[in-house]
Amino acid sequence: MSTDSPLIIALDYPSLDAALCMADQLDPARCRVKVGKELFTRSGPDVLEALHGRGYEVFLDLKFHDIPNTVAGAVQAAAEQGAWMVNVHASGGRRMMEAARERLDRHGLATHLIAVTVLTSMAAGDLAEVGVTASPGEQVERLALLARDSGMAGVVCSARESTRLRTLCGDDFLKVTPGIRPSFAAAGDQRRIMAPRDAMAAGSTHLVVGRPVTQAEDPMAALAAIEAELAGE
Ligand SMILES: O=c1ccn([C@@H]2O[C@H](COP(=O)(O)O)[C@@H](O)[C@H]2O)c(=O)[nH]1
Repeated sequence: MSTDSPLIIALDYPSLDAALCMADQLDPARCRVKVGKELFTRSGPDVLEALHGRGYEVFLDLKFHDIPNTVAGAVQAAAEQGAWMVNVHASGGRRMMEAARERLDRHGLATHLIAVTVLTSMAAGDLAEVGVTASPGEQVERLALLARDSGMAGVVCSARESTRLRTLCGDDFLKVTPGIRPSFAAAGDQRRIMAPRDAMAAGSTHLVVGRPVTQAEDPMAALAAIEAELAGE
């Protein structure tokens, strides 16, 4: 089932049962879901089959980062398992991204292929420690342009960078933004955060939301509050 909602709920759980328990409360007409490293490492491809069986479109967020041949093979595997969206790290470079793009095209696989720019958990100091002297905004711009030129359909970035990327790369270039924090949620380990409605106004095309919903005392009430905020209620 396809949905018009920009919401992608991150199913960051340590077991398939826990993830499916949440998926059974959510609704594929109201959101997409994201499977990340923890859940996929625990459950493997079974989780994709189970979520597809429930009607969900799935963002497989494994952030591939390796040599071009390896990443191309991993992206092909994700797409052949029916992932709606899959990602690589833009810092893997142009040849890596082009190899992934070429592999999907050669096999006629329509999965959205996007690239991570700068993790939303990183601030300027974190970048400096890994040798990046550019600000997060500057580094996101550099990697987004490289991603676009390497055939990516969009990027993962912070909503704080969405407006600038909309200007640079256009409306159709996907801006998938984690680090979404409604007023009732704690930032936790995230550093470049924004509220849901502000993120959409800034030009984000998709909002990734994990703990504000999944760790809420009442997850469905938290989801409803986010939807109400997006609707301007
Ligand atoms: O830059 C990035 C890239 C990916 N993520 C992922 O998004 C969710 C966010 O979860 P919250 O609980 O809402 O913080 C999580 O699965 C991350 O792995 C990200 O946060 N930032």
